[in-house]
Amino acid sequence: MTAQETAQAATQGYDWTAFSDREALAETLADRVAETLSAAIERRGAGFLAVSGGTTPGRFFAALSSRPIAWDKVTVTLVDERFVPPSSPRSNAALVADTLLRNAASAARFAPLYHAADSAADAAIAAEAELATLPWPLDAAVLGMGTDGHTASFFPDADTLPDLLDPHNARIVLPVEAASAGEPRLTLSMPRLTGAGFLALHIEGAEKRAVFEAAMQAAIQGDDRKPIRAVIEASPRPVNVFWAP
Ligand SMILES: O=C1O[C@H](COP(=O)(O)O)[C@@H](O)[C@H](O)[C@H]1O
Repeated sequence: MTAQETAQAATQGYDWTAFSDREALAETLADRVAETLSAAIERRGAGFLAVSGGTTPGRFFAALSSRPIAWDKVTVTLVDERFVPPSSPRSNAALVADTLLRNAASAARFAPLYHAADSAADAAIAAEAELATLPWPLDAAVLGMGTDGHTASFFPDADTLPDLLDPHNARIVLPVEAASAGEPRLTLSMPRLTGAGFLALHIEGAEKRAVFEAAMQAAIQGDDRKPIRAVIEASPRPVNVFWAP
């Protein structure tokens, strides 16, 4: 039995679960996502998953990759992507290919956000056309968070932050220009993420716990909110926060 604490914080729109260690978190999150995808396949013949990149999800991806579900009926896409080709060490698609789409999960279909184009805006239009054909809504989406409170590629200093945080944005994929992002980005839109049947936030370490708690407790409204708080508040159901020290 994993030593974990679960705090119901429905008033703040999230369920907090703290794990004793990162391996226990990875195994439990992999079980939840696998169960969610299997139920979707049973219900509608398909499973649809969006995952984040960065440095946090590696253990989770490794655990999920071996879960014995009907991966040939699953489509995997990205919550967000750096505007770089898969050959780049910055590519979230490369991380997913190397750590998630192997073992049993190698049978899944992958739908990238990155497309070779003159700009992230042009790439977003290309991605929009491909992703429009996928079996929306997402059955599961797993968010990460930076220490600046960004999630997906909703960066606090993004040029178009109001559009990125718009819970009614009609787009599927949006380009992002933000000085702090390192490079132009591509991100799923707010309603596509909050429309997921199972929406999780996977964060690790004391610093990110403090950033999350401060974001949720801050006495501010509107676009001064940290983006992670905007997502929590836009979600029609409590976001499942998975944290380990
Ligand atoms: O740039 C990104 O940052 C976030 C957080 O990454 P982490 O390395 O702190 O886990 C990530 O969720 C997102 O997918 C990525 O593009």
